[in-house]
Amino acid sequence: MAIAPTFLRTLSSSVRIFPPIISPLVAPQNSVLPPIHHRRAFRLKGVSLVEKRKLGCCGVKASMATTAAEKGGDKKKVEVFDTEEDLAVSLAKYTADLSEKFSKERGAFTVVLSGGSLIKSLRKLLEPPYIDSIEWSKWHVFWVDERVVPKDHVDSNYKLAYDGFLSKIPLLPGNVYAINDALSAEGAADDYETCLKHLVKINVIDLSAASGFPKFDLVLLGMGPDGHVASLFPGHPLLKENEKWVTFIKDSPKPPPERITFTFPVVNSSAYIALVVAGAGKAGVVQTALGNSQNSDKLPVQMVSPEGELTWFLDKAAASKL
Ligand SMILES: O=C(O)[C@H](O)[C@@H](O)[C@H](O)[C@H](O)COP(=O)(O)O
Repeated sequence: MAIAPTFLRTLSSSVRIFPPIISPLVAPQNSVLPPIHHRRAFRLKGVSLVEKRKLGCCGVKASMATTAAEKGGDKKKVEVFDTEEDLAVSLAKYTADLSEKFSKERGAFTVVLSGGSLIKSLRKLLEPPYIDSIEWSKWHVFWVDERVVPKDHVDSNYKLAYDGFLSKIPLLPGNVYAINDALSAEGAADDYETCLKHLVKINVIDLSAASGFPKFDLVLLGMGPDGHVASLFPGHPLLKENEKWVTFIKDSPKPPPERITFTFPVVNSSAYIALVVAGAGKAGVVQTALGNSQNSDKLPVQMVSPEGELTWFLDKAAASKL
């Protein structure tokens, strides 16, 4: 993998924007999306099914339950797909629609990535029609969390996203905001927060009038089998951080131990959050998060409650205990 060793431009003495990632389009122009399998109606216990919606250009349908969250009156949608393939098709349409909306409204689309299997679930964006129709030049790409390792290290979330997604789309130079991996965890978190502050100042990132924290257009979150999101782990004091935008952890229970992460106030100031969860290994925690059981200590995933809209994208296996 070729990762340019130099930074493209320097915003301040400490803030660096990672190099341009411009590569040729890779998707064949005339390829067709694979056939979509049937899906069955699905009702979540304790959640009224109020809407069935046709999704996508490809005839994808999903059962979707919409419910008002218990507190705050915010909207939470849960979509369950027969297969992860169907989930990926729907996630691509959802992302493309938001890209169009924010590109028109704001002239920019700020997208926050996680690590893990999420990157693979974005693969349909690399195919027609999206590879051709999305205004990639409007995209600004961030990470909700990053492991403090070199960018070409196998553990790097940047490398994962670059290899599987970013290297295959024509983003503009300077619009991919990776951490400064030459710094300590603490230094990298400060550096990233300084970068976000600058981008808020120049109106690339929106600011939430309600919270005073940055308001990203779309945060794409994965979830660990323990219920962690970003690098916010169950029972960790960082769950309570309410001042910093970006912080660091040196004792992550999931290796590697040193990471930086957005804090909950930032995650929850977002306009849209997609929680993308697939596989039977996540069914227990999905049940805890979305079922009727009352757990006294909230899991991190249960603390996700955006200013805007939260949509769960589940495959049948992840939803099997609901
Ligand atoms: O840096 C990380 O460790 C990841 O960002 C992590 O938070 C990931 O998103 C979840 O663990 C879900 O990962 P999977 O989808 O691969 O289970």
